Amino acid sequence: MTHYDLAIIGTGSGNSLVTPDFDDKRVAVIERATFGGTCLNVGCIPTKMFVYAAEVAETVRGASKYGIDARIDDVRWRDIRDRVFGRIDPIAEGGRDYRVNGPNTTAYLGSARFTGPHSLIVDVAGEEHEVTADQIVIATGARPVIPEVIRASGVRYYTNDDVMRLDELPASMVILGGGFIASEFAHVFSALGVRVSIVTRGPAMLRAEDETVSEAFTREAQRRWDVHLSASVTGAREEGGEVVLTCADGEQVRGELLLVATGREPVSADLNLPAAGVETHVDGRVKVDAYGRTTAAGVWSLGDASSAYQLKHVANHEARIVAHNLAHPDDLRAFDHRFVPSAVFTDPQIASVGLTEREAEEAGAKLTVKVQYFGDTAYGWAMEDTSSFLKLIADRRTGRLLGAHIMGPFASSLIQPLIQAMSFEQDARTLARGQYWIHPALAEVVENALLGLEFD
Ligand SMILES: Cc1cc2nc3c(=O)[nH]c(=O)nc-3n(C[C@H](O)[C@H](O)[C@H](O)COP(=O)(O)OP(=O)(O)OC[C@H]3O[C@@H](n4cnc5c(N)ncnc54)[C@H](O)[C@@H]3O)c2cc1C
Ligand SMILES: NC(=O)c1ccc[n+]([C@@H]2O[C@H](COP(=O)([O-])OP(=O)(O)OC[C@H]3O[C@@H](n4cnc5c(N)ncnc54)[C@H](O)[C@@H]3O)[C@@H](O)[C@H]2O)c1
Repeated sequence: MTHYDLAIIGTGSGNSLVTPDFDDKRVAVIERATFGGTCLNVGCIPTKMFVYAAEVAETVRGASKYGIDARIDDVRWRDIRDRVFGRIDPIAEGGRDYRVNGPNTTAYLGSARFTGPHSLIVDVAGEEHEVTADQIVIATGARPVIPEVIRASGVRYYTNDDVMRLDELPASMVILGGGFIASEFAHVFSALGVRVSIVTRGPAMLRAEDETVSEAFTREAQRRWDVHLSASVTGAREEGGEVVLTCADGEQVRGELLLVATGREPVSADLNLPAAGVETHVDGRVKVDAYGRTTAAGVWSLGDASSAYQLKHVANHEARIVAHNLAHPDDLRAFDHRFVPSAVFTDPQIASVGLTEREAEEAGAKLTVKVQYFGDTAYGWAMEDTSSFLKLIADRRTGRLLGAHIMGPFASSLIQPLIQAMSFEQDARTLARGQYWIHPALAEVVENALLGLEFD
């Protein structure tokens, strides 16, 4: 048995907990898969590198409307893939080596489970190591949910874990799900020439977004992809080199490859949490308080394992808070989840922060709402944009911004001044008139939306 001051399970955001506060302490870092976790290896970073290549392809395709004739001669999928993983894989390996050889860290490259509130068994290639620690952090992330109908059918399916490493692009692909992952991969693969079908059980794509965005994006998706909404898959089979999904209404949707993107569940069930007295919510998330403490003293959790937000910037924030709290038990800091933004890197890009219009109505606020089209600003003319917009929702009595929702190019960057305004409680009127907005930058979309709000 080896005792540590701190044991961390999971090397995604968990890896960043080893701050200088632990320089003179003994730390165990435990990882059963690729070092660095989801974001680095199979999530945010590789997907956005593929998205960038997809956008280059779409730019070429759309060039003629600006008087530039161009065409795509070839899509070198293996080169695109190898550019991505040629950059990422060495980072994961370097991170692992640093922890294996680090001065005060011991890396266990195996799977951990609790045997008590301060004790773990780590299975490293069949060899069991007993690890005890004063403090333990559960940073085990989330994994894809595979619907039973797919699992039971025995068909070959892909998830975000393996679809980016294909050797060849398929001619066609069926994506099950209509959320973040489905929307991003539909964009990537269709831009690179794959015929994409989407099968989702919801009546619209990206249903958690504000209705105006969800409806507009669903229309765009239907224009580009073969989209099946409100679909209930009752069977799956392989036939003639394709996967065929059967829906409850009898419809059959087929493609050379099936990608499952039906949500991600927290990784908690296989940790033997009851042995430690760590409780979970019904959806499997580890229960934590505002400081990241679980229901067991000395056991903490952060990121996708426990958070209501499966987003890397949230996991990073929670890791910073927990890192502080581990070292400063008498000066605890709380998570700040007031204004959590998100972006979907699909086409068109989507970004949002704060309440949807429906949520703001339900909260009882007296609203002012402005939908500002990119096409009504000078930069929007330059882009020949006809569909992109920013929807702002504010309290007409207080001037406070309640929500911002964007669908269009650069949405994920354009939204940042609005996140800032909400976080620092700036009045929408001050934000509009209390500073210069560069003319004729795309940010004039934000300025004009703010100027279009009406206050009492
Ligand atoms: C395809 C995709 C794209 C995404 N894109 C974005 C994006 O653009 N922006 C964004 O903000 N978010 C994005 N996300 C979400 C983001 O990746 C996650 O929110 C974030 O990575 C979660 O970090 P984490 O540290 O909580 O967990 P993870 O990074 O998943 O780390 C958990 C680690 O724990 C290890 N582990 C689990 N159980 C055990 C055990 N018992 N023993 C040892 N090790 C264990 C796992 O192997 C894993 O390495 C994306 C996710 C996916 C899947
Ligand atoms: N850009 C980003 O920040 C980014 C990108 C990718 C993933 N993520 C994170 O990862 C999480 C997981 O992504 P996701 O797309 O898997 O989940 P999601 O919750 O965004 O979407 C799941 C989709 O699957 C559908 N679905 C669920 N069960 C189904 C079934 N049995 N049959 C058909 N459709 C079904 C749902 O209706 C929904 O459309 C996201 O919620 C997000 O937090 C973030």
